[in-house]
Amino acid sequence: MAKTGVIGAGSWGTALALVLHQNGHEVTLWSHSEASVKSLLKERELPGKLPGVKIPEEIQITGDLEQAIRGMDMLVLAVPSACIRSTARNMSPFVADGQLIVCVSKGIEESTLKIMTEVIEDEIPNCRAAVLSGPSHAEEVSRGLPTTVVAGAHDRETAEYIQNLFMSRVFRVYTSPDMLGIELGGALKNVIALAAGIADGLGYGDNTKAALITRGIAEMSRIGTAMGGRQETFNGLSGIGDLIVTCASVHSRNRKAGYLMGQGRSMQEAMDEVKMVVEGVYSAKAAMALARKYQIEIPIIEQVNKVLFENKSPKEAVSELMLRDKKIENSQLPWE
Ligand SMILES: NC(=O)C1=CN([C@@H]2O[C@H](COP(=O)(O)OP(=O)(O)OC[C@H]3O[C@@H](n4cnc5c(N)ncnc54)[C@H](OP(=O)(O)O)[C@@H]3O)[C@@H](O)[C@H]2O)C=CC1
Ligand SMILES: O=C(CO)COP(=O)(O)O
Repeated sequence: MAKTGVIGAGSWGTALALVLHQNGHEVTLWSHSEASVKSLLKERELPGKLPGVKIPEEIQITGDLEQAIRGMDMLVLAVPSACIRSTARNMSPFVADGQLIVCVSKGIEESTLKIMTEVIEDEIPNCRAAVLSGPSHAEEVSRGLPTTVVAGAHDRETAEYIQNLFMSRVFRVYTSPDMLGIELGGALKNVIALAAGIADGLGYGDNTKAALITRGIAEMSRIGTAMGGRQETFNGLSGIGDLIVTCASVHSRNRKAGYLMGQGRSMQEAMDEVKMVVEGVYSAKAAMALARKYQIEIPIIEQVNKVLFENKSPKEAVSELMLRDKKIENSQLPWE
């Protein structure tokens, strides 16, 4: 049995706390908000996010960061990506040399274009940062529905340690050395999910969705491999797997926000209505900056940015995508 601390008591942190608890580990769940600590202690439930899912009494709930960190064999960091740096900075004084921090947040820092584990390593240089990602909605994981994810770490022993702690009859964990590819897949798929939601909101069909997923993974792979991620990772759970779930699922926050925009809401109205973190809105700008840096064409992500930040009409954005210059499907398969 391991001692674990989960930093962030939103839907994903809570769902993973349940997985660890069900696997027999000791779990302390930390929330930044006094009000939510009180409510979690009283209700033992996350109202509005995971209704009907009981948080067992054995899971310790705290607002004391030190208590959630000191002496833990593994920390899971599950706050929104925009708060990763500040949260890591606050954690730093309590983190022991070599203490394991598994990041489960999906994003790219807009100001530095760093992935989340790099941000954590900036703020806590003495820690051992790793990642867990894949097609995994909290609503399903918390109800014990079969789910598969991938654990990425700098060394195999760490990845296998994470695999052992999380793996269960309903939660299957693979390992991988490609942390960069895993994290970029998780962050970039959210931007494509906004596009898929917009298409749904406009009343487009399955053909459009399939096109967005297929051309979307091409854009994600182009950015990811230019940065040093592996194509194999984009073909796997944290790439195409996560893209499929987020573009298709009723649970997806990003797809839902896109849907509302396709129906005519502004970005802010859509985010307010979803009520949970819509990471794609933050990753969209970072993806554009990366594309400029590596001189990569990402037409879908570019149009998403225009809809989000330049008030472009979603219909016009789709029409522009359809009327781009004629292309060969795959530049690695040219005519002789
Ligand atoms: N939900 C899911 O199915 C999955 C989510 N993820 C990723 O996990 C991360 C968290 O998402 P999720 O749990 O869904 O988000 P939620 O919106 O459900 O919860 C976010 C949590 O973070 C807290 N929070 C807000 N601001 C801060 C801050 N400044 N410092 C610390 N905590 C803060 C919120 O508290 P409060 O409510 O008080 O504001 C809330 O408890 C995201 O990066 C997401 O992409 C990954 C896989 C699956
Ligand atoms: O990353 C997630 C699921 O893997 C959560 O994001 P969405 O809710 O937008 O799908």
